[in-house]
Amino acid sequence: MKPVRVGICGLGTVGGGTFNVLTRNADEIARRAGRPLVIEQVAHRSINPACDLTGIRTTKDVFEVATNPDIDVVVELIGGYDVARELVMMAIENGKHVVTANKALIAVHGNEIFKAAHEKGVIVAFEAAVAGGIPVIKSLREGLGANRISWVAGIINGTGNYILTHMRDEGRAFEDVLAEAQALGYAEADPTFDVEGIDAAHKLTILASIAYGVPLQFEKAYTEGISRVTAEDVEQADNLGYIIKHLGISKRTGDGLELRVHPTLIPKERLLASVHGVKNAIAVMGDAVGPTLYYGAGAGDEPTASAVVADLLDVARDISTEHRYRTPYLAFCGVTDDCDELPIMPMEDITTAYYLRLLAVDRPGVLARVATILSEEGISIEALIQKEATEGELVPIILLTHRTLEKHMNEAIRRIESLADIAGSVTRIRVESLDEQD
Ligand SMILES: NC(=O)C1=CN([C@@H]2O[C@H](COP(=O)(O)OP(=O)(O)OC[C@H]3O[C@@H](n4cnc5c(N)ncnc54)[C@H](O)[C@@H]3O)[C@@H](O)[C@H]2O)C=CC1
Ligand SMILES: N[C@@H](CC=O)C(=O)O
Ligand code: NA
Repeated sequence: MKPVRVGICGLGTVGGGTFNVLTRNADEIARRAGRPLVIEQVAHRSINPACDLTGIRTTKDVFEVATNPDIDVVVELIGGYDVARELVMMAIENGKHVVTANKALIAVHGNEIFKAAHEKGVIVAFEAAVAGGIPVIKSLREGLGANRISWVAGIINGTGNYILTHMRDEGRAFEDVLAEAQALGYAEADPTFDVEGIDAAHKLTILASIAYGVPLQFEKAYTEGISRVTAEDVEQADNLGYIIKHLGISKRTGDGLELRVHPTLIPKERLLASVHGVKNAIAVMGDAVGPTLYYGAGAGDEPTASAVVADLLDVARDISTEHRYRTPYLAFCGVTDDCDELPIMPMEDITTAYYLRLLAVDRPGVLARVATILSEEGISIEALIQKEATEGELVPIILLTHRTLEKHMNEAIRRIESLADIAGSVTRIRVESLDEQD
């Protein structure tokens, strides 16, 4: 069979890993694909010492790969929104299939990219874009194709989970662990994408589209990162039987879809609570299958390359199949025509439980005033910890509430913060039981 000719654009962490996995496992991959996958050209700006490019045609210009008539598949591993978008659109225009690990690109420009690819009859594959090496896109899109999905919740940023894990287990400083994650190649070019939840929101946007058949709507995702999680909150969560994880959550409700990314208290006994370091895990609830969980490395050179190369294998197998019989980009047929119009719910309309931490002046009646506000807003308290205060000090009060509407909690927090007995702002962390019945 004719070889599939691959052009790799970008030879950094993932590009280097992809080059090496494709080269090292070439025979095995060819047996699986039924034809060889040959690296025809590599576009790179700087040398990657881990890659031996002897005998490979190279260029500094990624657009040369997109127009090269000897290339069947363009692998976009340069990252970012603008040049990557231009590169992918040019590759599609030139009739090339595309494999990318770029979640920012898919979450923000995916609707346009898939439309163009559909019109040209080419494949755009992006397994590496969500949870690195975990084959979660394929599982959700194909493996769970029989199910009506009710929720998806996961740890989908390796850098963030790496930071939370090492801060908690080793008491290390945020900046120190972030620098280590960057050195290991886990972080985005702009690491604020990791720590402020933007990367996780890109990934959740993609998962929700596949799970529910809605268009990609990154701009409607609620995004909160881990930069304000304190050691005190980690300890208090532990006292209450919880662990703090940064989760992407999307639920189907009677009013639409929740699409939110934020630090979350989860019960210690849940499987997601045991996912540490750079590992990711995504729980998916389907009506037929029940709960399922997908676990593995969420970032890193060869773990991510594993997903890129798996996509290349799919391209090699599907290249001769007529376009309309291929697996659809986002699980549902067509490009926009078959999309569901389920609205993304505004954050104030979501329902969840809450962990609150407030600092109060140690005066009689303060707790009663806080409890009255919560009760007036229809919020009931599940647990309460009030620490001993030393003379003249502020006393921390920790509250766990039952589920309530976010807008009611917003109002309660506004009123609590205006009490003369309360110092500073109230810390609020959402709590999810991740119950199989939810
Ligand atoms: N690092 C990881 O663990 C994961 C990364 N990704 C995604 O994979 C993509 C690549 O990420 P990394 O490999 O980590 O980044 P990186 O920064 O290590 O590599 C990107 C490479 O592309 C090169 N590059 C950028 N613009 C270029 C241009 N115009 N022409 C030629 N070369 C150019 C850079 O010089 C660099 O060597 C990103 O979209 C990222 O979000 C996805 C999953 C995991
Ligand atoms: N920066 C990302 C890389 C993988 O998607 C992460 O840390 O998860
Ligand atoms: Na993946």
